[in-house]
Amino acid sequence: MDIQYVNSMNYEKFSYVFGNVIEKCPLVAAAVWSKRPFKDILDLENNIEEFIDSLPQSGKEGILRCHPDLAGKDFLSGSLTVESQGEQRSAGLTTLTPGQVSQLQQLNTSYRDRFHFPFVVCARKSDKDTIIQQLSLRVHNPPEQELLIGMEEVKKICHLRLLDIFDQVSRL
Ligand SMILES: NC(=O)NC1=NC(=O)NC1=O
Repeated sequence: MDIQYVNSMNYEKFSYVFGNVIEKCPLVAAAVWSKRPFKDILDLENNIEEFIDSLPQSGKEGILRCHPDLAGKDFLSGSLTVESQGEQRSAGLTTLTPGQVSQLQQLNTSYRDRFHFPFVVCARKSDKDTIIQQLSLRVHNPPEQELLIGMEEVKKICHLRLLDIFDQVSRL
C-alpha cells in the first residue's frame, strides 16, 4: 500500500483499515485521519503515538482497559479480535498447561485489582514463560510506572499491526 492511497481514504475507509491498530479503540484512527496527509507509514505511526500520548491519564487507562487479558475470558471463549487471537497464539498461549492458565488468571486478577487496568504486553515480542515472569514482576511496580510500561507495549502492538496492514495490502 502506498501512502498516497492512505491519504486518499475518506474517514470511513481509513477507520475500517486502521480502526483496530489500538485494540478496540477506533477513536484513535478516526481522530488521526484529521492529520492527513501522511508523509509515510512512520509519519502515520508517529501521529497515532502523539494522539495517545496527548491523552489524559484516564484516557491512557481507558486504552489499557480495552485490551483483553492474555489467556483470559475472551481468549477462552474465542471472542478475541482477529489481531489479538493471532498475537496470543504466537506467544504460545494456546499451549499453556492448565496450571499455567490458572497461574496467569490469578496474576491477571491481582494485577487488575491493584491497577484497575489489565496487564498489557506486546505478545508477539514475547512468549508464555516470559509473559508469566514479567507479570509476576510488574505486578509489584508503582501504578504510574505500569501506566507508562503498558502504553509502551500498546505502541509496540500498534507498530506490528501497522506493518501487517501495509504488508497485506501491498500484496493485493
Ligand atoms: N493484555 C494484553 O497484553 N493483550 C494483548 N497483547 C497483545 O499483544 N495482544 C493482546 O490481546
